[in-house]
Amino acid sequence: MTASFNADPADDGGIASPTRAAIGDAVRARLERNPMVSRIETPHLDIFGRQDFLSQDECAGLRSLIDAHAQPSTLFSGSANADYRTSHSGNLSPWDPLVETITARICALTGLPAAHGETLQGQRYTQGQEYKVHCDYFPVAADYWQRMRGTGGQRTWTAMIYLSAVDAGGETHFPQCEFMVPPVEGMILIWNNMDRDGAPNRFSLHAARPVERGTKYVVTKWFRERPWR
Ligand SMILES: O=C(O)CCC(=O)C(=O)O
Ligand SMILES: [Fe+2]
Repeated sequence: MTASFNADPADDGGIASPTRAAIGDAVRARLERNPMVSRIETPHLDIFGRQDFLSQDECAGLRSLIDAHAQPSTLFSGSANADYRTSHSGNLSPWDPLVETITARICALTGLPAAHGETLQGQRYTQGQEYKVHCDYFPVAADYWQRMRGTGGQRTWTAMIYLSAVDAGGETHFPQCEFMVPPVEGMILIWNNMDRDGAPNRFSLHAARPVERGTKYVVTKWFRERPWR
């Protein structure tokens, strides 16, 4: 007798998953083979960086797109974000030729399928602006999880590119891992929000520290475990 599979409303995004573990292994192996990519040595998080991923011209082009589209940032929960995510942000058109090129390059670097990637999001932080500690994966207890589950499931890897240097502040801080990354124009940072078993990794908790002097621009691409729709 064959049992029919019914989607479990109690969800699968909050526990270990062979599928998510395999995504983690494949991307990690690919990045470790790339001589241009460096691993940040920290025991509980898979995180990598690559300098000069974008040229100065490409960074300038994306900064202009962000300036043209950015609105006060929202949070996924839809909750008030008056002091939590004070930056401006906006999704960049996937049909813009520069966005297309850069998206393809992120997919080639990570090996992640373009279909799993959410729209590239631009973000700008002026002096004093920040994005307080958060995880990029979805908390399965949140009311929006069932919706996210139906549109591609859990967020696995995050790819973020710094589009400007910042005179002071603006580091990406991973407090559970006790390190932070200062913005370097053109550098991409890539981390797995899941642990080696494919469960949400609390060590991926991070924040964008307040910009003290200068303006910080980034683009972020979040990848889902299944095609995003
Ligand atoms: O701006 C940063 O350094 C971090 C941005 C971030 O956490 C995100 O876009 O999810
Ligand atoms: Fe984040």
